[in-house]
Amino acid sequence: MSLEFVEYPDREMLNLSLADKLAGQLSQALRVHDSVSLCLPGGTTPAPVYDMLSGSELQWPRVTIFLNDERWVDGEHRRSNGRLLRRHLLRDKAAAARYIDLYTGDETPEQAVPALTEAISPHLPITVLLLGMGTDMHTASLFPKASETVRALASDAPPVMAINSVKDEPRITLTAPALRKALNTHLLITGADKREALERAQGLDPTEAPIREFLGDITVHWAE
Ligand SMILES: O=C1O[C@H](COP(=O)(O)O)[C@@H](O)[C@H](O)[C@H]1O
Repeated sequence: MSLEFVEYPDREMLNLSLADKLAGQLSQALRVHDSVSLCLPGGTTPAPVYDMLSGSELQWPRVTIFLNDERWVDGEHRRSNGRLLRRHLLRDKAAAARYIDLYTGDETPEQAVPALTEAISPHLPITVLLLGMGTDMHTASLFPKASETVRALASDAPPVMAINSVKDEPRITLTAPALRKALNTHLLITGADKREALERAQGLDPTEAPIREFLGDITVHWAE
């Protein structure tokens, strides 16, 4: 188990190499499996990676894509992580992928948990996982010191949980056991502030710095 830190000369190089790496690992897995899964972050950072990945030559109908987490807002809302995926990844060649939308339209994320658990469980362990991270060291919707984070980090946590203790809106998230068992794990971060946050996280407990939970076997991709 080791953390590999890859520093790129600029964001363009990072985005190109990371898209290439993700496509390569999916392609390799497709040689030995009928279907594979790709679990991705929302937020603001990954859009250019998704733009590049969407044009990759892959057997996309055999790839099932779902998010790490979703904010409980309509799919056209500017804060919707699904909107980001639809605009930047689920088009061009990748439009042929299977997509499990974490936003079901139910009134609350709790109501969606049973159906999403059933939809996602057959695609575990995740073949290729990309995580993001906020400067507060949250990843997916696992936030520092949030009441639900302790439960979501537990080894017996269900794969999908509703999160209500963060500001802005309720969320739904994959939990630590589902994310931790991924076969290939990457973290995408940019900027000096996130690099410093990652360094800080390495000395903290996962309840204070949830990204810490995933820093065992992971490749971190960083550019200024
Ligand atoms: O809220 C979220 O934030 C993180 C990090 O996003 P970024 O805007 O700093 O790139 C993201 O990974 C997560 O999926 C999202 O829901």
